[in-house]
Parts: sequence; structure tokens; C-alpha cells
Amino acid sequence: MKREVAIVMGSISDWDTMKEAAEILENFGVNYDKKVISAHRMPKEMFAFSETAKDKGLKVIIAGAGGAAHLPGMVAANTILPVIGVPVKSRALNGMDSLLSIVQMPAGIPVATTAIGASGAKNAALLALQILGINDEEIAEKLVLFRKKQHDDAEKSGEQLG
Ligand SMILES: Nc1c(C(=O)O)ncn1[C@@H]1O[C@H](COP(=O)(O)O)[C@@H](O)[C@H]1O
Repeated sequence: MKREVAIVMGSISDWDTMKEAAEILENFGVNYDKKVISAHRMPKEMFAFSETAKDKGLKVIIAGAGGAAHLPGMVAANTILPVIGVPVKSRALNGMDSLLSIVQMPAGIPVATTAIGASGAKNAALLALQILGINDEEIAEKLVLFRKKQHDDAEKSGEQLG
């Protein structure tokens, strides 16, 4: 089955955050690859993955990392596929280090950076789906239903106020 999204992360310790992205893709019935490919600890594998990603049929890459989070930027440097970076909450600095490492890319090599942590991972998956939805009507329709449910749930929650 075709896999158009990859979720990569710097460490298995990031999975707790990145699994939120995986869950959303699964709910939308979208297959994905998932890998640990640290730019720091596995530089050769990181280069090989990024350089071959487009030819393998991937369309979007979600890259999560914490601390000195170079992985999203280094993946982006080696592919023209859109890269969505998720700053994983770090123990020492609560993810501010991750956020700034990912968001402050030099002009020319963009990384679409999300919020820190689980919310960011969820939004990364939704943004990936929105990118796929440009050319995939089935995904686009599921996104419309998702937004409607979100709206209806929010509206209903207000009823608790009486
Ligand atoms: N930021 C990076 C990169 C990278 O950017 O290549 N490789 C690992 N890491 C991060 O180190 C943190 C701690 O990793 P460990 O828990 O394995 O010590 C993780 O959040 C990971 O993303």
C-alpha cells in the first residue's frame, strides 16, 4: 500500500509525542512510515532517507526532535518535499530549545514548524493531510468532516455552561 507520509524522529523517546501524529493519520486511513533517524547519531541514514524520500513516493515528511533539534532542518536541506517540524518538549528547557532550533531556519530551506509537544504533533499530521488533500478528494472530504465534528463538539461543550 502506498505510503505518502513519513514520521521521523531523533530518538525513540520522542515517540510518546509523535504517536499523536501517527494516531491521526491512522484515523484518516493514511499509511505512513515511521523511523528513528537522528541527524546527530545516525547522520548517514538521515542523509540516505532524505535524499531518496521523493523517489520512494513520499509527499510530506513530519520530523520531530527535542533539544538541539537539527533533524527537521537537516532533512529539509536534503529534499524538496515539504518538511513539518515538531518541537518535542525537552526535559531541561521545556521544549523552548527544540522550538527555536526548528523554527529559526535560514531563508531558502523552510521547515513548517508546529507548537511544542503533543498539540504540535497532532497539527503536523493535520497539516500533512491538508497537503495531501490538495490532490486527494477522499482525504479532503474527511478533513471537512473532521472540522465539522470539531465545530459541533465545541458548540455542544458550551451547553454545559447552562
Ligand atoms: N534533536 C535530536 C537529534 C537530531 O536533531 O538529530 N537526535 C536526537 N535528538 C534529540 O535528543 C533528545 C533526547 O534523546 P534521548 O532520549 O535518546 O537521549 C530527543 O528529544 C531527540 O529528538
